[in-house]
Amino acid sequence: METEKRTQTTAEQITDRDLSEQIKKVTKESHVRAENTELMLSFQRGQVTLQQYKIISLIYQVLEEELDRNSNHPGVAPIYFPAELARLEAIEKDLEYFYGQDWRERIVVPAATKRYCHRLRQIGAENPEFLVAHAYTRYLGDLSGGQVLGRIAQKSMGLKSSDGLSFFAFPGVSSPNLFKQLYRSRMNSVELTEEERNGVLEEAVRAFEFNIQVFDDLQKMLNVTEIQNCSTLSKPVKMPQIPGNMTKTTPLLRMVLGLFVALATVSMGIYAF
Ligand code: HEM
Repeated sequence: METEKRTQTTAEQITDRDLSEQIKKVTKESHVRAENTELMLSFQRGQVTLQQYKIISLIYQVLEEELDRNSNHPGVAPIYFPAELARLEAIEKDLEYFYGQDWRERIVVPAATKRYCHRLRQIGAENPEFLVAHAYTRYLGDLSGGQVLGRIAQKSMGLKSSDGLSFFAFPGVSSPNLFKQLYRSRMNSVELTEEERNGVLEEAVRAFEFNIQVFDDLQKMLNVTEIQNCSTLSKPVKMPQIPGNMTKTTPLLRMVLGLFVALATVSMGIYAF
């Protein structure tokens, strides 16, 4: 692709002053913490529910709506790649494949997810130049290792086609590495005042923090579900009420989601080095 070719030169010119380097540096510690959340570790063991996948879809819905709404903003336009990166349709396609068209009907939104979505709406309205921090956090993470994991998922689940694996596929990106270079060079081309730049860096740390909180919230739900399902408990345990549908999970989806998390984990590992 023409745009990807251009990145080869720009990638070599990256300096310490570049936003892409600064953002990676300030979020390095958060990345390691996110990677080591219980949920991320559980994901790798395949303990992920439909509810969790739906929550991920909510986050992408809000992020992508705000990017679309601000696509002409000078802080957003250079990093606006809906054809290459948008995930919402892909996630919805997977959910529909595994659960049918009525998957939307049963959804509980935990507090941390609401806070994350609220923040995305807020900066979309007040500081669209901060959206780059959130887009970076999700999309560059997704692009790190996703295709490999998609292939592993397909093999492990014996899927004959790519049905159910849309989340892992970026059909508009022929080379994730080159695309990441392009994305970084676009991030570096955004003109920011010193104050705005600091704001973006703070927002990136916040973006990781929101993700960690969402994972922790989900993990708490998962723990409650596990305890409620445990037939060996000798006496009732007082637990927050959760809807029955939250316990619904299928081995297939657990596998997909486990791999989704594994992807994140593997990238984190590489990232840490
Ligand atoms: C199981 C957990 C995870 C693993 C194994 C993992 C693994 C990786 C790997 C291998 C990379 C590539 C590093 C490089 O190219 O230098 C990466 C990059 C990245 N990951 Fe993760 N990751 C995990 C979770 C996450 C999470 C939860 C987020 C965000 C909330 C995230 C955000 C990112 C971002 C933004 C990058 C791009 C860094 C950059 O090049 O600036 N990762 N990750």
